[in-house]
Amino acid sequence: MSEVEQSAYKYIALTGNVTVQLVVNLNKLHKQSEMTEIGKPNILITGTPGAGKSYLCQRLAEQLKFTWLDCSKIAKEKNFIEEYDEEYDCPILDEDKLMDYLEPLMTKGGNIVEYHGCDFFPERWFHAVFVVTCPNKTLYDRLKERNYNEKKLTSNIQCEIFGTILEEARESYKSGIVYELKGETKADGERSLKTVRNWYSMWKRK
Ligand SMILES: Nc1ncnc2c1ncn2[C@@H]1O[C@H](COP(=O)(O)OP(=O)(O)O)[C@@H](O)[C@H]1O
Repeated sequence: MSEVEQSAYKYIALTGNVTVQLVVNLNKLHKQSEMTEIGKPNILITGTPGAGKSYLCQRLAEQLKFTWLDCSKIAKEKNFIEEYDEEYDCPILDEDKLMDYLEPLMTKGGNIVEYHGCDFFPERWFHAVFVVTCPNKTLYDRLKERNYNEKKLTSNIQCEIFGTILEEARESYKSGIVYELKGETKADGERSLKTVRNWYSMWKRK
């Protein structure tokens, strides 16, 4: 607490002055929003591939006027790739390069970050973490449509069965900021959008 705040609190204790209390509270709020330069939070949308992250991110970015940062897409475009995993037919992310690229953007706030993992991001970046989940049957059909090879398909389905990403999110972030969203049907999608919009409204009122 700063010296000014200390003396303000002493003054409140002595006089019970409500106006000063209000000014102190507003000051605190201002400090919270200084975490990001433009006063918007950063949101992480994670989950198994195919669960419905992009579906949600695209709509959220439009509705909330946030910037959608799809990490897999960025990594491909900027070549933040360490090597290629032939067995699983997928590129291996260079996490450090991605972090360096994202850091200044995260400082500005107002980002929706999408990635199928979440344990390597700095915890301080995110004000909320939403994990999109999807029943195995639907997920299987979606991944089959993407022509995933058998090994990649099986490992992703297992990841969903064991709730790996949800567990990873709960282990990496404070439990109060981690939420699960369903990504199977359009109705799920609408509910999930509403949940995030409501979260954002609450955050703004804090
Ligand atoms: N809530 C939903 N309702 C209906 N279809 C969905 C929903 N979420 C995703 N899909 C569909 O499932 C497929 C995979 O979704 P996508 O958002 O690309 O997954 P991810 O980004 O998690 O890999 C897409 O064809 C998408 O249109």
